[in-house]
Amino acid sequence: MASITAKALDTLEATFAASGREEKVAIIGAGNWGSAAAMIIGRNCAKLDIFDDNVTVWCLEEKVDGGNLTDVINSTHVNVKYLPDHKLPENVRAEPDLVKSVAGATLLVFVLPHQFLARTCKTLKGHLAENVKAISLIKGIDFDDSGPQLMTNVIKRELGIEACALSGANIANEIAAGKFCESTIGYESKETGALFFALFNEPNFRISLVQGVAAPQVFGAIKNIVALGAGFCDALEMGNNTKAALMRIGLIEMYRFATQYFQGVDTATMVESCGMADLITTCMGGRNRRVAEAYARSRLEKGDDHRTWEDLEAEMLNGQKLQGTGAAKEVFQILTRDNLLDKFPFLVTLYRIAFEGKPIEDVVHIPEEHFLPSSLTSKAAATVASA
Ligand SMILES: NC(=O)C1=CN([C@@H]2O[C@H](COP(=O)(O)OP(=O)(O)OC[C@H]3O[C@@H](n4cnc5c(N)ncnc54)[C@H](O)[C@@H]3O)[C@@H](O)[C@H]2O)C=CC1
Ligand SMILES: O=C(CO)COP(=O)(O)O
Repeated sequence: MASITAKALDTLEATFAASGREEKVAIIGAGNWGSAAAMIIGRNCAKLDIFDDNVTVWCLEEKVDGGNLTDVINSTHVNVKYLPDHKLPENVRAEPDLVKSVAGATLLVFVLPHQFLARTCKTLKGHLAENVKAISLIKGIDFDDSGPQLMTNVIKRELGIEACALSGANIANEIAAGKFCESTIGYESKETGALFFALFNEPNFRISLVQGVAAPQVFGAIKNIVALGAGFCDALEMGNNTKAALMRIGLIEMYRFATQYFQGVDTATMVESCGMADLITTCMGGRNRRVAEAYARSRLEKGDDHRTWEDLEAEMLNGQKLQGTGAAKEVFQILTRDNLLDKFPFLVTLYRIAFEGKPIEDVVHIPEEHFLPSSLTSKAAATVASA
């Protein structure tokens, strides 16, 4: 783990001031987190010489109360649909045209529900300035024939640009309210990591830097599945000890999944904000947990007439998106393909409860190997199997 000292940040600013160069920022996505992130970015761009003051945020156009959402944002500085109780800084402007939103931009901040990233990048292809760098704030992973794909790889594949990843215990509404929290930026090149550190770090939004982009992204995607289990646990009113046990077991499978499919994931990153802390906040206060509780309660009360995930997402989230259900399906598919279901019993159980009608109560049917000392690496699974 590393951080940038105030002195190093001053030096970075002085270098930019001397060169007369400024980075121009475009944010791709104006949902709940996109809007809260725009508050931080807007403030830092107005404050630091490294950045052009003006920030553009691409906002998929939609109607609110008969008007265009972008017009409402630009006249009131409030994203009334996705972050209604907070004002965006006045140097942040919403733009409905995706290609226009990146005109002249040198730093791109991708903050979309993960299922929309690849197609959004395809539209941007051929419209970027030279030497653009990106950061992904997205919590999700894609899957193709070669296996799980990091969001940063999707950006690299589609646009040919370097991308960092920011992930952490970051419930957007709490950040918008200015409550203290931490986040983690994973980087490949130190210089780019330093630039994004400057763009995001604030006294109440403290950034730590880690080398490598895989761990923050994989943890961020898989904890959304574990949060479904936290919701099932709450519907069963099982209490805090049970939920803590499910989080611990979920953390182990998050780490296993990350090391199974990606290089350079080390255990230390699990205790960064993007690991354990994000898992905790999502399992206590996130949307995945909340909707999963409602889904499980509906099944417990109504049996076969229960509400669907799609109904509950639309009814409870007003346009915001669940990321855990899609991730649960995608992870299950890849584990099936790779014959690895036995190695991830908890994630598989969560999928089967969510999509195959397995009883909600099975959320606490944990296999023996998860209580053995070496379960982090799943060597325990092998020991049990060969006994
Ligand atoms: N909201 C939160 O507290 C946090 C969210 N995240 C992650 O950030 C990412 C973005 O989340 P939010 O900003 O909360 O979004 P959100 O959940 O509020 O989703 C709504 C956004 O999706 C956009 N959208 C809908 N259909 C689209 C399409 N076809 N193409 C492109 N965009 C479309 C909407 O315009 C809106 O901006 C997700 O991966 C999420 O897991 C990460 C940390 C915190
Ligand atoms: O990622 C989050 C907090 O860090 C938000 O999680 P949810 O999408 O479940 O609200």
